[in-house]
Amino acid sequence: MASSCFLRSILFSSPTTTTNIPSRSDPLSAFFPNNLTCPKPSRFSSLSVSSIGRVGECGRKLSEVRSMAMKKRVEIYDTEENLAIDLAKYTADLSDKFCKERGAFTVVVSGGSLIKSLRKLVEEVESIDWSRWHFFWVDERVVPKHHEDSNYKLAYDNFLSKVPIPPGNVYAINDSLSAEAAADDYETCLKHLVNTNVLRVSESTGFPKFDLVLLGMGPDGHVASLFPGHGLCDEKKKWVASITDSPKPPSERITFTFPVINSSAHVALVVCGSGKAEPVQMALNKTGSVPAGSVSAEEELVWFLDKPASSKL
Ligand SMILES: O=C(O)[C@H](O)[C@@H](O)[C@H](O)[C@H](O)COP(=O)(O)O
Repeated sequence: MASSCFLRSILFSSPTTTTNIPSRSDPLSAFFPNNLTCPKPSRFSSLSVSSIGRVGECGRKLSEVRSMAMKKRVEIYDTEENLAIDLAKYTADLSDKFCKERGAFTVVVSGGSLIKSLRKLVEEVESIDWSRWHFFWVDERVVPKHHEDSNYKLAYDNFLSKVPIPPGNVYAINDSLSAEAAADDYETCLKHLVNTNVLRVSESTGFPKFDLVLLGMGPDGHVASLFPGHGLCDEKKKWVASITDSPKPPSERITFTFPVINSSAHVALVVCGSGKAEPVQMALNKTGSVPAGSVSAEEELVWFLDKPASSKL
């Protein structure tokens, strides 16, 4: 797929093992993989993983400052269409890299408009090894899977139903549980996947290390279900937490915590629209404190912005 033009790119510093996932008796069992074959995760240093310049090859770099640890880039696109094209290329490139290196690709998505921006990935149906994908949600509303508010339904209708990811590699929440029990259950699920080498663990934090987390951001600067001023933003121990007072409806949700999000290898924050220009500015220029400003990654954080969302930078 040809790479699209984007307006500007800003760089900041900043042996095969056959594994069996334990079978489960609850309704989640349909979403648990059976008889997975996953190569042992490989190690690589942050410096050896560079995708700088891969996205939007015809773009112009305004500045480049690299840190020894995480790389941080901001990509700004003239249109959401061009953003979606490069987001697909970015994801497809990482899928290729991780499938070759470790025989699996662990991908996490949020709800919201991000899912629509994944539409171009569906066009990569021939070139991606979907059988090695493992698909997770960074947050989920505690509603039945067929409910209009369900992030599972949103992703299923617009993405999962169009690509051949094995159903056993799609990790939806157990929608028959309370928020608290569903969060514990999802955390247990992640621990099984760590024990069976599907999921890596960060050597520096001990939290799970997803290959790619794709996040949207709300107009108040929230990411996942981590809202401004909410105590959950400071959670340091749990992998998955519940929230029953979400300011964005529905109020009951589960969410990955910051230590999990920030232990990921790659994080992409995908933000469009002028209504988000202010929190984008607060997060990137550090002119204020919003949860999105606390997002990092072990290897690379990329902000994908359209022009209106970047208008206050
Ligand atoms: O389930 C959710 O509510 C989300 O996962 C949430 O974090 C979302 O990604 C942002 O609110 C952005 O949503 P929009 O892009 O639709 O504004």
